[in-house]
Amino acid sequence: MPSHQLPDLPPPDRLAILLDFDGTLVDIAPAPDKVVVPDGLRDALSVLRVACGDALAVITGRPIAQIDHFLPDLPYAVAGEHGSAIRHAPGEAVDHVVLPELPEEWLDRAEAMVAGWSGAHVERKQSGFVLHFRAVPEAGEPLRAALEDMIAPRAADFHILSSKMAWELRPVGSDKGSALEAVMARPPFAGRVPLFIGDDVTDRDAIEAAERAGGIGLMVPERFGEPADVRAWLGELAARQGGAR
Ligand SMILES: O=P(O)(O)OC[C@H]1O[C@H](O[C@H]2O[C@H](CO)[C@@H](O)[C@H](O)[C@H]2O)[C@H](O)[C@@H](O)[C@@H]1O
Repeated sequence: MPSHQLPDLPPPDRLAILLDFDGTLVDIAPAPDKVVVPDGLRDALSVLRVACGDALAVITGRPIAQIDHFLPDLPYAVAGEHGSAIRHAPGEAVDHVVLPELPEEWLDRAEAMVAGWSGAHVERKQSGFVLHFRAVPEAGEPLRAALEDMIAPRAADFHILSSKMAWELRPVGSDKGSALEAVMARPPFAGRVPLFIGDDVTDRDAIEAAERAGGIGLMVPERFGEPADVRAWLGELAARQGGAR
């Protein structure tokens, strides 16, 4: 979608930019470690962070360490694992939300679930895990059924998030909406108008939180098209600012 059809933004000194990662900033790749970060994206984020007085954050389902790997020193704040881990400023300790503890034996059971499907794999996180089946789509429904059976006795504490060709098992208690609120509560974000961009079901919580805060929430498929369109728009925004970090 051409940028003139996107909403007008407040000036950069009143704006906070909060961005999802996979499917928003970078194209979906065959596996989580295979995503490619174009140089132009790094440059645009760097300029926008300066223009917004450091109020630039990534809110992702990934662990914070992976954002540090793919976007080193770029976002000022990072909320990882759907808001269960938040680093509010560069170099600061990570805040962890207290959540139901994942039963250790569930990881073994998850590994056993994917063992029957060549190409499926488990991505472990601090407070949950993801069953990826992009390489074996027919495993999707059986894996979901197995996960549902496993968590049924703990349905008040755990739920399954639908991701792109993946099921994520998460403890209840944080989401991208709570992450956005927590990030926006602290300087340099506090008092600014949040702009959040995301592409997936789990991003809707952050979109709603941004709108509740008087800000703007944009879904990539509906408002941009593809991550390349988001990158182009961020590039245009950055070009209008001039000057880099
Ligand atoms: O919140 P996000 O930043 O959008 O992260 C969501 C999940 O993204 C990753 O998985 C997805 O992207 C992979 C790379 O393109 C793709 O191979 C996979 O099929 C997708 O489901 C990541 O692995 C997860 O941990 C994130 O929760």
